[in-house]
Amino acid sequence: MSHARGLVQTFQTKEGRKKTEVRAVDGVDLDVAEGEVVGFLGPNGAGKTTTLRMLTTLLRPTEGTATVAGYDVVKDSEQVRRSIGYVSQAGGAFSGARAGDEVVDHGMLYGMKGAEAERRGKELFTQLDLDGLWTRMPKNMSGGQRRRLDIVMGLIHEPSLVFLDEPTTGLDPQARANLWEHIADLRRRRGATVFLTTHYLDEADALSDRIIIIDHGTIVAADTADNLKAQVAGDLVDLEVADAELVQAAAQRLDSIAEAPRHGLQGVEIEGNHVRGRVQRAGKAVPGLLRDLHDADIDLESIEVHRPTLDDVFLTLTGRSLRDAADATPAGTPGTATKEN
Ligand SMILES: Nc1ncnc2c1ncn2[C@@H]1O[C@H](COP(=O)(O)OP(=O)(O)OP(=O)(O)O)[C@@H](O)[C@H]1O
Repeated sequence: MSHARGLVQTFQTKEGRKKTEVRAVDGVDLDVAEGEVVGFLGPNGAGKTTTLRMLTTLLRPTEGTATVAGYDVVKDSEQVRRSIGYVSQAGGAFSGARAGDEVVDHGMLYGMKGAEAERRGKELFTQLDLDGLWTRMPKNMSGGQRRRLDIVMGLIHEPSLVFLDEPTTGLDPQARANLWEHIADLRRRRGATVFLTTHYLDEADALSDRIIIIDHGTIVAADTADNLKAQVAGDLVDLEVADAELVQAAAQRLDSIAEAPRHGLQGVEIEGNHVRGRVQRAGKAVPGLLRDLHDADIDLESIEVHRPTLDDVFLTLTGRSLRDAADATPAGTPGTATKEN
């Protein structure tokens, strides 16, 4: 339904008298199928918003092509705009009118009749838990309510494809969780295709059918969260060996089935009585390991298996932790950038 090939966006910036070129997006290919929820994940400054602005026709690509909802973003920009909903990072600027009037005006901008926009707006208010707020001024709403109002505005003309730029940034954890439900609902109830940017790992993981990871303007991975985790990082196996003298022997056994050390993977590590290493698909590898340890009379106090996180995926692909990379998170965003699920 939407495809991009070789998208590039460069900006000219001035530092003092020196002009430099920033390649904010550097050759992005992406495909979004109908009815999918795609999470576009990357650290601050990776190029997420710039890509989104090109896909939503707000920024003309420096190079490359994109079709969105079947229309070319440059040649058929008008049709693209009519087919999509876009909720920007900053949210809409509200005029000081009542929320319901803003929504109806917005629908009429898209060519809807007033009565139709009102009916649809009220339906969306109910779906997004905004009942009773139709006549409230947006400035008197909570952050979470205002963000949901942004989403009503983005959906008023019934787009089949919705772009959400960091929909939960700036919200408290409860409001975030609440908005996640509404986003999941968009697809469930309306069959909408959703493309959302985020730098929250848990958000991408919880919401997306497929995750596209961008770093320094290039796509570094695109797959389901499960496949990304399985292909790249492997599961972490943590053995606690009962007898300190057998720790080395246990480490050798784990090493024989562990992933080779490479970017982001350290090989087998020993810490006290603990031996840790990453293996592909622990569910398959661990029973054999346990038999092996048993045959060698190596007793364990405990064994733990941790599924990899999206942060492990990012670390393996880029050599950096997404959490560190996201530490430049602007002030006022919730401290959940570091939360894992
Ligand atoms: N108008 C502009 N002029 C110059 N540089 C820009 C402009 N817009 C974006 N950039 C630069 O392009 C790069 C990508 O920015 P972009 O906003 O797309 O990143 P992002 O992944 O959306 O980040 P965030 O998560 O912080 O929103 C950054 O280095 C940014 O400073």
